[in-house]
Amino acid sequence: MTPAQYNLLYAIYAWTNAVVVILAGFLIDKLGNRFGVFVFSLMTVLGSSVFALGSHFKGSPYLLPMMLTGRLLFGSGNGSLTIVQNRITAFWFRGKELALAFGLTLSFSRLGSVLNFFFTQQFEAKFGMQWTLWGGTLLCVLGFVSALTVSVLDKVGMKQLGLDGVIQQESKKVRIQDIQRLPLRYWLLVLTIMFFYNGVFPFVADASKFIQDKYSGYSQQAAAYIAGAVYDSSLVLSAAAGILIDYVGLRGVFAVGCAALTLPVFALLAFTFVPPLVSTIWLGITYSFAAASMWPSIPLVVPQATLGTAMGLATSVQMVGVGLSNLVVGHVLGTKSSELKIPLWRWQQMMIFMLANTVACIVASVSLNIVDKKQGATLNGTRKGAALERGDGSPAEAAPLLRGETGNGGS
Ligand SMILES: NCCCC[C@H](NC(=O)[C@@H](N)CCCCN)C(=O)O
Repeated sequence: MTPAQYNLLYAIYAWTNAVVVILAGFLIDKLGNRFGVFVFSLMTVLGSSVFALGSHFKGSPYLLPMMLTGRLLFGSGNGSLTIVQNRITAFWFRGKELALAFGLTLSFSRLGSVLNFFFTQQFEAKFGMQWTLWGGTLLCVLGFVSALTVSVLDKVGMKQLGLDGVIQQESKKVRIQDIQRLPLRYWLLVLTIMFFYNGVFPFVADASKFIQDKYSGYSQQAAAYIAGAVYDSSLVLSAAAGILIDYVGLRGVFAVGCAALTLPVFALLAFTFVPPLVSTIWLGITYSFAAASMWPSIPLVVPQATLGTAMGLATSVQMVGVGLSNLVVGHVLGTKSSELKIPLWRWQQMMIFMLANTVACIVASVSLNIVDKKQGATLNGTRKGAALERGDGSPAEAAPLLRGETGNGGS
């Protein structure tokens, strides 16, 4: 397989993710969590199976089409499954440990990446590529079984609360035009998220090469470890960040703070020779707090009935933003071959682009705080205030199931 074909396997995953999540979010709102959990986790199993099967056609013209089909199915299933996961989490933890629950899902997803980083290569060396890919399929089957278990628990819980019928009634009313009714605070959150991730993901993708090109004495492996510190920090910190945010609230303030504290990270990388580990750990800290404050804010400003659509749309905008940011970075770095050393002035321009995105994130998040203040400070409310507002704190009371029931008018 050529490098271009290999990269296509990644690109098709990202593109399908960006497109499919909007439709998936809407379908989940319309047809329910159980439909989403079953269909999308089954798609990950099918996708990974087709991908693994494709590896048996090495040297034949079927290899690439099969692997691309596998990635397409897997990408559609996996991205959409995250939306159901968020929707279920938001329902059961709204007004309680919402940021902790989101933080924990993030930590587990990072744990998966870290385990993959440490073990997959060794597994492949011992058992070969085909068994490794079928091993991946087995993990997807385990995911499918877990998803079905969650689905049953969700159903039983809903029945116990007597909410099954109410949710079905609300689902019937959901229309794609509801996107127009998503409040201003939602769109400002989406912009805040997009600009923040525009700096993080493209930086992490290129960080290892940047470290080798700019700083002396780092082997390829050492540089990869240092770049990985962003996600390692997030693995350790995301849950703790969630606990703190659930306790103090102030989600909007955290969003501004994380963006502002990310400025020095890119400034250090652009204009100084301070060891890069300082910057990657620092970025890991701001990233953990940003993710644990920004994503769980979405359920607080949109009704539960349209949460799938809202989450899908936010994820799509974020992915498109990151994709465009990747293109700009590629253009700025002007890479012809990954072997060549990229001149430092080009790396500096890339960091300035990251700084520009971070400044845009600050502007979006400050606007978010201003609008939030005018509309009842839902995002910046403290836990004590929220508890007083919602009474006993049951999911039934905490979830604004009806449209437009999102604080002060919801816009
Ligand atoms: N959906 C709410 C939590 C999102 C966490 C966030 N995930 C993403 O940004 C995904 N769209 C893409 C993940 C790709 C990971 N390399 C995150 O911080 O990971």
